[in-house]
This record gives sequence, structure tokens and C-alpha cells, in this order.
Amino acid sequence: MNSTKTILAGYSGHGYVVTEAALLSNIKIDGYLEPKEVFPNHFNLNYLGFEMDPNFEWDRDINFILGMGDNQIREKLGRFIKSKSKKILNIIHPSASVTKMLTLGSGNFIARNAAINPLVEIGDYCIINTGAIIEHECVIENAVHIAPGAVLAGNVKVSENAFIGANSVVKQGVTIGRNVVIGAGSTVIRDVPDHQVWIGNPAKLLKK
Ligand SMILES: CC(=O)SCCNC(=O)CCNC(=O)[C@H](O)C(C)(C)COP(=O)(O)OP(=O)(O)OC[C@H]1O[C@@H](n2cnc3c(N)ncnc32)[C@H](O)[C@@H]1OP(=O)(O)O
Repeated sequence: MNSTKTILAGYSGHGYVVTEAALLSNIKIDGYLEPKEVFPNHFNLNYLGFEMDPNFEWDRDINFILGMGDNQIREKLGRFIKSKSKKILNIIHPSASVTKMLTLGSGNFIARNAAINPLVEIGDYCIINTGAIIEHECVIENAVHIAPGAVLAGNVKVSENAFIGANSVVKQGVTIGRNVVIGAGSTVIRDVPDHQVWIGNPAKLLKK
């Protein structure tokens, strides 16, 4: 009998979306982790404490699901969980259309109606959100969030911790730097250096 528990870390807005996708994928969630019990408890999950609590029992047989939307928090927790030699599941909504020719790390979430074409590489702890389109040969590094409806044309590279805003478009071959934020509805036609916020069409620097 398999006694491995599956536990969701982070049970609020984004966590609800991940929870629904997991349940639709027939993944049973044994409970959630938060600093405090969450009300209302929309999915009637069991409260199992907080992973940063010194009394948390790491020696149990646990697989984790990451439910937090913030890139840096998600990456930090993902690395911490891995340091405890625990597995972090990828959650893929059953309606997502995902190539078999995908290289995928762990702790990722691929949301409802996302589309991912061949030869894409995705690292760990990423969110490919609702209806996002990831075209051929894109490379997405760790802890990236591609927000709902965003389109990455072919051969785009998105570096660690970047956030590509809702409904934005990134032209083929463009590289997005680390910790970059692309504002909602932007069209990015040239490379964006690390640690910058760009907006508009064509996208331009808002701030560093
Ligand atoms: C499931 C989910 O919900 S996932 C989340 C999806 N959410 C998104 O995609 C939102 C992405 N975030 C944004 O677009 C934000 O507006 C940011 C990060 C680009 C900028 O945020 P802030 O730093 O707070 O900027 P702020 O709101 O002060 O605006 C600064 C200026 O930029 C303009 N601006 C802000 N965002 C945008 C945008 N997306 N496109 C065009 N102009 C913009 C503002 O009008 C303002 O211009 P002004 O100075 O002439 O008045």
C-alpha cells in the first residue's frame, strides 16, 4: 500500500487554482500547509500545520505541491523542500495542451488551456498560467511566471524569476533577463536586461 502523502504548500488564490487542477488530474491532496488555518476552506482540505514550524515532521513520506504565486517565495520554498530530499510534483491541468517533447523540471504548474509546443525547456517552480502559449524551443528558467494569456513566440528565453504579465507578447528569439517584470498587455520586441520593469507596445523601460 502506498502511504505517501501529498501536501499543498500555500493555500490561497493561486493555491486554489492549483488545487482544482490537481483534483481534476486525480491527484488526492491529503492536506495543506499555511502559518494558520485558512477560512473559508473552499476545497475542504485538512490543515496540516506549517512547513517552517520547528516541529514539522520532515521524516514522513511526503510529496509536495507548490501553491504560492510569488516567484521568489515559491523558489525559496521549493529549494528548501528539495534540501529535505522531498519530491515536488508538477501539476498539469487536464485541459492544457502539452507537447510530449517537453523538458520539465519539478514543482511546476501548467494551468487550464495553456499550450506548449515541441522542444520547450522549463526548469523548476514555474507557473505557465491560464491560456498562455509557449512556442517551439523556448527556454524558461527556474521560478518564472508566464501570466494568463501571454504568448512567447519561438526560441524565446525567459531567465530566472522573471514575470511575463497577462496578455503580453514576446517576439521570437528575444531574451528576457533575470528578475524582469513585463507589464500586462505589453509587446516585447527586443532583449530585456536583468532586474528591469518594461511596459507598453513596443515595450520600453519603466524602471530598474
Ligand atoms: C492569475 C493572475 O492574476 S496572474 C497576475 C497577472 N497580472 C499582471 O499581469 C499584472 C502585471 N503588472 C503590471 O502590469 C504592473 O502595472 C507593473 C508591474 C508593470 C507596474 O506596476 P507599478 O510599478 O505599480 O506601476 P504603476 O501602477 O505605478 O504605474 C506606473 C506607470 O506605468 C503605467 N503602467 C503600469 N502598468 C502598465 C502596463 N501594463 N501597460 C502600460 N502602462 C502601464 C501606469 O499607467 C503609470 O503611468 P503614468 O506614470 O504615466 O501614470
